[in-house]
Amino acid sequence: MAAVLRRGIKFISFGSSQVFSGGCKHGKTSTLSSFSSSNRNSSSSSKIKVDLDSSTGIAVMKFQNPPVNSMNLEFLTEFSIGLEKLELDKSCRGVILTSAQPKIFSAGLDILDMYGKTPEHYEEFWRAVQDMWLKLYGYSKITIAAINGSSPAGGCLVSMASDYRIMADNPRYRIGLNETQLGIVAPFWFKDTMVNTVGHRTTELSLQFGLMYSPSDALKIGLVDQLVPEENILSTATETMTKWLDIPDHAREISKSMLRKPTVDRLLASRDADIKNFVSFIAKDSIQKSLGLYLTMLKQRKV
Ligand SMILES: CC/C=C\C/C=C\C/C=C\C=C\CC(=O)SCCNC(=O)CCNC(=O)[C@H](O)C(C)(C)COP(=O)(O)OP(=O)(O)OC[C@H]1O[C@@H](n2cnc3c(N)ncnc32)[C@H](O)[C@@H]1OP(=O)(O)O
Repeated sequence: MAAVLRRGIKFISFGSSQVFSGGCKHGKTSTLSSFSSSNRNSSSSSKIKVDLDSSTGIAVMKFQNPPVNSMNLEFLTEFSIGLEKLELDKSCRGVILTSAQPKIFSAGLDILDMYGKTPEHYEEFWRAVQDMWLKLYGYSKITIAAINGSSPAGGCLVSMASDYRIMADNPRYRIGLNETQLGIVAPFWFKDTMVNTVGHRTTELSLQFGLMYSPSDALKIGLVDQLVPEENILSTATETMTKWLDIPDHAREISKSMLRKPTVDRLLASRDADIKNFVSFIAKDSIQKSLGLYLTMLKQRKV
């Protein structure tokens, strides 16, 4: 995160309507806002819109990086900083992640950030990917992914790193870690996240084939927790969040940390080696050729 902050991207402002914020029973936070008639604080960085309702403690982060919410360096940086800001904000207790783009939750990492660039760029990019995952997977507050469209690779990672996944029940949508289809390899912490979500055997098949699942198949293997009609996705996510908010924060948070910290620690212990691995892997001629071919196929709508 320090690296993210050092990059000097400007902070998102949530406005100044919150004048008192204090803890109450069960670790819940109450917020009084006497100067503002509204309890909503909105902010829109260029790629993510954040809407925090301090009367409920629920924030919605809406990805808005057209056309497909691909996660480039700027998006990843804004995402990490936005999460950090909400984590520090006592009036926020849970975050819903969703997309402003029709039909797409996120197309995953921006392939153009991994193609034809310098080793220095790859290094900076991969550190930003790590920062985002470390922040989200180890997040102290509740996160619910409202997956309102397709969610390949990095998009699936973001979904799996959330505490609960609700997907729009549209048979045209797909979710999964499809890296091998691009000729690349999901790093160990993508793999760990999937193993923790769907188990070892399903991950073996998923990763090797680069499987993309329909919503109903994703539900069957436990990759998502619930399917809902598309138009209900945000209201369902909000209702679900309300149930999670009934649990005392400190107890939920310690339980989450107990389950996830070993996985987070594995990457923390080897961040530099992981970056070095990524840079040497992605810069290989054969890998660049594979990515070039995949990009051409994408442009020709053959993927
Ligand atoms: C030993 C190991 C050591 C270290 C680890 C090494 C390597 C690990 C490396 C990386 C891990 C990467 C994880 C990733 O996230 S890779 C990204 C994978 N993503 C995909 O495969 C998604 C591809 N996209 C699609 O399938 C579709 O675009 C779609 C379903 C998301 C949307 O379909 P649509 O029909 O609605 O839209 P399109 O016309 O296809 O796309 C519009 C536009 O956007 C461009 N685009 C799509 N996805 C991406 C992307 N991920 N990055 C960059 N650009 C993307 C697409 O080309 C179109 O562009 P044009 O309009 O034609 O210019």
